[in-house]
Amino acid sequence: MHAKTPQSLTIAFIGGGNMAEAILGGLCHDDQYRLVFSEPSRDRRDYMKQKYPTVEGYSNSDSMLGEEKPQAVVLAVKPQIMKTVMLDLKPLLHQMDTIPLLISIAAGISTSSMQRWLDLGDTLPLIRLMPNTPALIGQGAVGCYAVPGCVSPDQRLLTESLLGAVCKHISWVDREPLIDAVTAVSGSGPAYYFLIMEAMQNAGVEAGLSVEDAKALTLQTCLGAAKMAMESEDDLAMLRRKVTSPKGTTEAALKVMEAANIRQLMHDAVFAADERSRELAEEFGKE
Ligand SMILES: NC(=O)C1=CN([C@@H]2O[C@H](COP(=O)(O)OP(=O)(O)OC[C@H]3O[C@@H](n4cnc5c(N)ncnc54)[C@H](OP(=O)(O)O)[C@@H]3O)[C@@H](O)[C@H]2O)C=CC1
Ligand SMILES: O=C(O)[C@@H]1CCC=N1
Repeated sequence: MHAKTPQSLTIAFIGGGNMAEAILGGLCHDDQYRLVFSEPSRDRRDYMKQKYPTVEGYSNSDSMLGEEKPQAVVLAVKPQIMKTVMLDLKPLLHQMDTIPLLISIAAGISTSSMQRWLDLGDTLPLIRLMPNTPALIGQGAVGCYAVPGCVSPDQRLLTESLLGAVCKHISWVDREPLIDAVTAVSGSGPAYYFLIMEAMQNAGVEAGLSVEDAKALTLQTCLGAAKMAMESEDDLAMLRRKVTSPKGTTEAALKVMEAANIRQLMHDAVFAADERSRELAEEFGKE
């Protein structure tokens, strides 16, 4: 059982999958939070309870209506089942004296769909977040959107405090469609870099390096470049120019990338993710 402090805040997670684990894992050592989650898979519940002994696993109704009512509920299920989960939660929320802050991390699903499914009026305190998997190691980046006029300053602070445990960067956006752009850049973004690093590692091996060396050189280069870009006063274009000696090796490589129109490729990839996020809203947010 969790060693509750007098000022404990109860945070309920609906869904105990990858992203819920990332956030729970970052928060579980902070005893200002009592953390509960609901999750249909017994194996997953057992895994979570074993790995995070202070976290309590319940059914949806026990998470919401237990003795300690949650101050915030993190909705961490797939977009495909968000409507079903909302309709499950609706009667529970309607029984509560105070509606907790609802925080959805589902890609695509709009706040208006959630408001419609829950039927609790248009003052529902609702935040959409788009984190990313580096949150699992405390290195996440996250975009947040709060429904205007419905989320108190304290609820924003609570959200930032929860995210601060797992994310290094938090951006608030003031228009909901921008969450689709956040999804396309940083939500899906880790996968773009994993693909690039995989290709770079393979090319290094083809050029004669051992797998271990190619991997270590690739990963440290990616990490070093990102850290340098964060710490430097130079912008990205200047940092690139500083690596690129006239008629040198970098110039030869960059010419190949520009000839393959890598800028257009990245543009198209990000816009495909942005569009897919909006399609998810259409596919799973209707009715
Ligand atoms: N993965 C990523 O990089 C990111 C994901 N997201 C968003 O986060 C959300 C969760 O993604 P992710 O963690 O990867 O997905 P997971 O599938 O790992 O987690 C979702 C969990 O919810 C459980 N679940 C299913 N139905 C219910 C229910 N009725 N009540 C409670 N729990 C339920 C699932 O159980 P079971 O498997 O048994 O069905 C599963 O364990 C998605 O909406 C996604 O768009 C956001 C940012 C990044
Ligand atoms: O691929 C997806 O749909 C989710 C949202 C962002 C990252 N993973």
